[in-house]
Amino acid sequence: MRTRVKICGITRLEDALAAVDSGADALGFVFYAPSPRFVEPAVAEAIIKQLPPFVTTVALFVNASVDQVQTIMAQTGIDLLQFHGDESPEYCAQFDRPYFKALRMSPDIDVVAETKRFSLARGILLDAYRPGVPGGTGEAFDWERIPSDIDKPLILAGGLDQSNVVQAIRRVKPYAVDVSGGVEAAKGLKDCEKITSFMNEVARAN
Ligand SMILES: O=C(O)c1ccccc1NCC(=O)[C@H](O)[C@H](O)COP(=O)(O)O
Repeated sequence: MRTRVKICGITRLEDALAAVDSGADALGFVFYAPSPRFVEPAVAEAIIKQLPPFVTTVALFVNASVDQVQTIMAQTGIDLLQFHGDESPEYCAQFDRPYFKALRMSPDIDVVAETKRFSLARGILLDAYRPGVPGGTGEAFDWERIPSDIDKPLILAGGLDQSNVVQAIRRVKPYAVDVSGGVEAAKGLKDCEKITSFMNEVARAN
């Protein structure tokens, strides 16, 4: 099966269209205010309205209030929710939208047990762990730590770029890969050439 691609941290229409033109399957919009990739909901709404069909849009939250999630869902019509903080299964499952849960690969995490906890999640995203930084670290983690018996679609994230994504796909065989920093000119500003190179490498691995 073809490895799908989510390009995260979209803040500009030109970057969204470049990602779509290059074949990205999903676009991520970060609604976590301290992130340099934070995008105002109104900007995300305007971008989403101008996307062609068959592109999945993802709203990314870190321990957001219920009201914030519901307000952004209503305003943007986003397709999927990504919870990247310490959210509980009950919190994640309360919204009228499918979600996937991000797990950061801390030294003591039990990925299989955590995956079972989020039984209603559409997928599990595994990301690098840096204390105090919820995501977008630009760092890869040891892919050997990924259990072979995860019973949900696996989205691999953390420090991916054109130089390591083929190795990542061949080693991990994830349902999808997720990239942010590896296709940027600066935080929050994507680089079209890096996007194209990354997608070409993914195609080479598929
Ligand atoms: O991207 C961010 O700035 C961010 C901030 C806080 C929580 C999550 C964040 N990003 C989540 C993602 O899905 C990123 O794509 C993922 O962490 C990988 O980022 P990178 O290592 O830069 O490719």
